Amino acid sequence: MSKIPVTVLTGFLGAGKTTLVNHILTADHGHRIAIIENEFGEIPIDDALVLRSDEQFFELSNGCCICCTARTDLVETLRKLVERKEKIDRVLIETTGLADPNPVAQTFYVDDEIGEHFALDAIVTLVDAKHIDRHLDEAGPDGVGHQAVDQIAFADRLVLNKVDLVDEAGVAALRERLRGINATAEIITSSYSRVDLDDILGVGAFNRIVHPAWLDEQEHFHDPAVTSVGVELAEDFDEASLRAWLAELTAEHGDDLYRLKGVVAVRGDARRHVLQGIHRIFELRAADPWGRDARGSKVVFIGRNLDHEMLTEGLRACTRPVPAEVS
Ligand SMILES: Nc1nc2c(ncn2[C@@H]2O[C@H](COP(=O)(O)OP(=O)(O)OP(=O)(O)O)[C@@H](O)[C@H]2O)c(=O)[nH]1
Repeated sequence: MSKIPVTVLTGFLGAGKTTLVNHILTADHGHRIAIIENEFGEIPIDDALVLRSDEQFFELSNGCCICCTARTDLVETLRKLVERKEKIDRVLIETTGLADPNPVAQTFYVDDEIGEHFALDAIVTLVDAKHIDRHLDEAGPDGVGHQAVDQIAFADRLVLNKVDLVDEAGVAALRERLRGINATAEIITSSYSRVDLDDILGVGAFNRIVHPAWLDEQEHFHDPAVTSVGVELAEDFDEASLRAWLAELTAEHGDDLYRLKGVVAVRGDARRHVLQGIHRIFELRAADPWGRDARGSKVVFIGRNLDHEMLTEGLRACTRPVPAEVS
């Protein structure tokens, strides 16, 4: 059974999330999308959104199947979606007021029943082209913990919205600035969040590396708050060694490690392995065979206070087997 892809939508206040949801609700896109507004109870949702109904689920004429809120329990809402007879192509979770996608991402990894039916597809962050400079400047020189910086950093895809309010040179400068915070996410632009839905749904970020040129982008990094470290290795990994190191790394540095992505070669296995992580969750999964492509591993870490040498050397050590316990 193929899993239903889930997109997590984030973005700073006023970036255009509601506008995007309304675009999905009204556009003639042919997808059956369930939209979930997820809220972890800290900040009340502004319910200007059309979705007021006694019924939790209802269907619109363009095929959208709406599930308006999952304020208390995302898992419960997803279960109800599974129970419904109508087929759903995609799920979009709008994480209003949420700086950290970890709790949402976790749902798809730690709950077996949910993981059986749904698979995280991508984290999409909307950016307000008119105001983002100000938000980023407000973050101060270290920007640590600042929501606007964080949301850009952990995105798989960035939608630079409101480009109607900025001139061409401004858009180019913003692209550069976004690149400085997130080297791997593809950046698309929009006005009134009118994006081609194929650009934000079905991105497949959790199945593969989205931005193949990520290594070339490394030198663009200049934001002191969030950096990225890219490591390329020709030698195969020892799987047990890699898993053990990643478990330790994510346990110890999970708060600072926003994203971890990679395609890696595992010794004795003809398949490419995909590595994905968000904070303390990581996943290493076999994918398609290398075939004629040269084997080789590329891993990128995105986060705060990243220790380039520790990460590079740590990864390199995982090409050797875990040392046997000396008893
Ligand atoms: N000029 C312009 N205005 C936009 C664009 N996109 C959205 N807006 C306006 O910006 C305001 C905020 O948009 P919303 O979609 O409510 O933003 P949001 O991210 O849902 O905001 P919060 O719910 O506060 O987080 C609204 O008045 C929109 O009409 C755009 O591309 N250009």
